[in-house]
Amino acid sequence: TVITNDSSALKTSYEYIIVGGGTAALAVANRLSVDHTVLVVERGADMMDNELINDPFTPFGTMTACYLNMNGPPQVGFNGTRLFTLANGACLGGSSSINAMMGSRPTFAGMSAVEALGNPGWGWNDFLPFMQKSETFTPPNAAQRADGADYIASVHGFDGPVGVSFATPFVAPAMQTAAVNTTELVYGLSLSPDLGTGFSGGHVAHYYEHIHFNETLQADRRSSSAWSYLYPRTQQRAGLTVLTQHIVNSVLTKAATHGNITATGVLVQPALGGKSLTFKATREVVVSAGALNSPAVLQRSGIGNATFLKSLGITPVLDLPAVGANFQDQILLTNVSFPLAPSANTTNVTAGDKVLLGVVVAHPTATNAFGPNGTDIIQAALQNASAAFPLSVGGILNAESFSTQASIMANAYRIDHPIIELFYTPGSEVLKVWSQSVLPLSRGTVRINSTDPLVDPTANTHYLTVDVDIQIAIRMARGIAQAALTPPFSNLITPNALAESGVPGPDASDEQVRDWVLATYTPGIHFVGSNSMMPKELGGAVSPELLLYGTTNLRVVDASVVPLSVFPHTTLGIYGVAEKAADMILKAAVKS
Ligand SMILES: Cc1cc2nc3c(=O)[nH]c(=O)nc-3n(C[C@H](O)[C@H](O)[C@H](O)COP(=O)(O)OP(=O)(O)OC[C@H]3O[C@@H](n4cnc5c(N)ncnc54)[C@H](O)[C@@H]3O)c2cc1C
Repeated sequence: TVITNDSSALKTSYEYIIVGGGTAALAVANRLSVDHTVLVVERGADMMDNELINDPFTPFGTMTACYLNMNGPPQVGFNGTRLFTLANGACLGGSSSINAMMGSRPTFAGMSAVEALGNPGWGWNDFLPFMQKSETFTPPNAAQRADGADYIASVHGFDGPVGVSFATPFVAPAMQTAAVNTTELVYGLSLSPDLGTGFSGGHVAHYYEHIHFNETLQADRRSSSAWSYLYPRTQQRAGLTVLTQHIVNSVLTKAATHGNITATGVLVQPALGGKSLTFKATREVVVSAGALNSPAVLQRSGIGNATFLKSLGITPVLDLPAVGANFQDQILLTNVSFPLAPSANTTNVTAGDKVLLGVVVAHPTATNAFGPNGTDIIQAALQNASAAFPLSVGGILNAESFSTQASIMANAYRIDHPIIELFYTPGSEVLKVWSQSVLPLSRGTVRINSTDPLVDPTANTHYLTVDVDIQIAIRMARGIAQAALTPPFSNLITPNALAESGVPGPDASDEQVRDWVLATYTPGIHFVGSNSMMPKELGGAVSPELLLYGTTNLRVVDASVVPLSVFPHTTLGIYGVAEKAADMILKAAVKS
């Protein structure tokens, strides 16, 4: 494999060109380059030896040159608006090089929902083998098992590139046991031996992470996409060239038959300055710049809402309004720390210097969260949700798309889809209990503001703009409060911890909890949907083969194609998407 930021010695033509060198991109590149020539163009740098990236105990918030914060537009808040920056990774490995490494998978109910939306071949049974193909799972060792970790071998992969394991040491084991026991009481859940089986059914589990054990260093290391699919000696490919620090301005296209277009290459701009250059693709172009940036690349290429493109002076080559619509993100309630009770100040309860997020995770269903009529309550809320706002801002292209998505989500909850996630993180002097929404119905847009590829697009999530999302967020906050008050976990924090944290207590009204939610929520950073895989009539941008509608050879393969936010955390699911995409691309190559 050639990895370089110098374009001068490169060929000008490749069979496949991949836009972006992130999570999905490097997985696709790895598989295609076994038998084909592939060029990956990544705007960020190669940060292979950066220990802030590679050390798994420095996740989430670790500032390196790979950590890119985009300014987001104002979002709904308490008595006004809130401003957020939207984080994403910008070096080889993309967001997998900076994420928190929490390794969750979608569920059977979630993938059934994706399939029901009009995507044959994307149900759980079809999808699981691709998640397994990407993975080398390391079973818990004897000490980790004694502390509660477990697994079910039949759902895992054992010879794929991505390392998935429980961290060593098994951080704060006594806190983990207390968290499991408390969560069982709060939500009526039971401990699942493995959170990746596809069945939620309401479970609490010890979290595994994207971590592998490095034999040479005798230490755990982050399994970023780059350290999984690109750098290891076993993954070297003579056909693969990776050009870093170069930004893809646009995909070059020409007219094809039946009004379609064909991608012929890419127009690239050196990030460090210099003349633009072009590369030719003889088979396909795969856009994999992530949910925040793939729509931007396409829009600069003249692919998107034609009226909007003309308003920026861009000549449309394909009128596809779904590019940049149906954009979604979950929300997080993370502004919560509970001071440690003095008696609990032991290394079995605290993290010491091992910072790791979310070591215990709970996925209650609607029934667990809202009581015996939970699924009916949520179904009614979803059915009554108004499409007016998402329609008016362009987040949804037609009312039928909104009602179809809402009713498919209701059905997923009726099976057993998790409605929220609650997770526990030990600090050195505090314990954190955070919560995350899973399947939001609010919809937003990603739109460029300029034809300059150095100007970030406006990614507007429109968080919490549909009422059902607020109702679920209120329940998230109440779950955090209950956890803080329920033994044995409550015994680990000070008696006044809940009051001091600012989280509304059990006596607070729904109005008060809502106000707190609006004042404190933050982005979930699991952006999906901005080039959704759905039928075109429902506002879809790509087909189940991930081909952009109206094109003969232009695919999108990254988080932007995921049409519903069914991955509680995105990465392991995205590897499954990438593996499935590579399989489809290679099959198409054999036919052609
Ligand atoms: C801070 C943070 C914490 C997270 N925590 C978790 C977690 O704990 N667990 C989990 O499962 N998920 C987590 N996620 C989410 C997960 O990492 C992402 O959803 C996933 O990695 C996205 O993969 P992707 O392939 O769609 O895009 P990315 O991995 O973001 O890749 C896109 C790549 O394209 C490049 N690019 C963009 N535009 C251009 C252009 N014009 N030209 C060339 N290159 C371009 C970018 O630099 C980037 O490298 C987190 C994300 C963040 C940001």
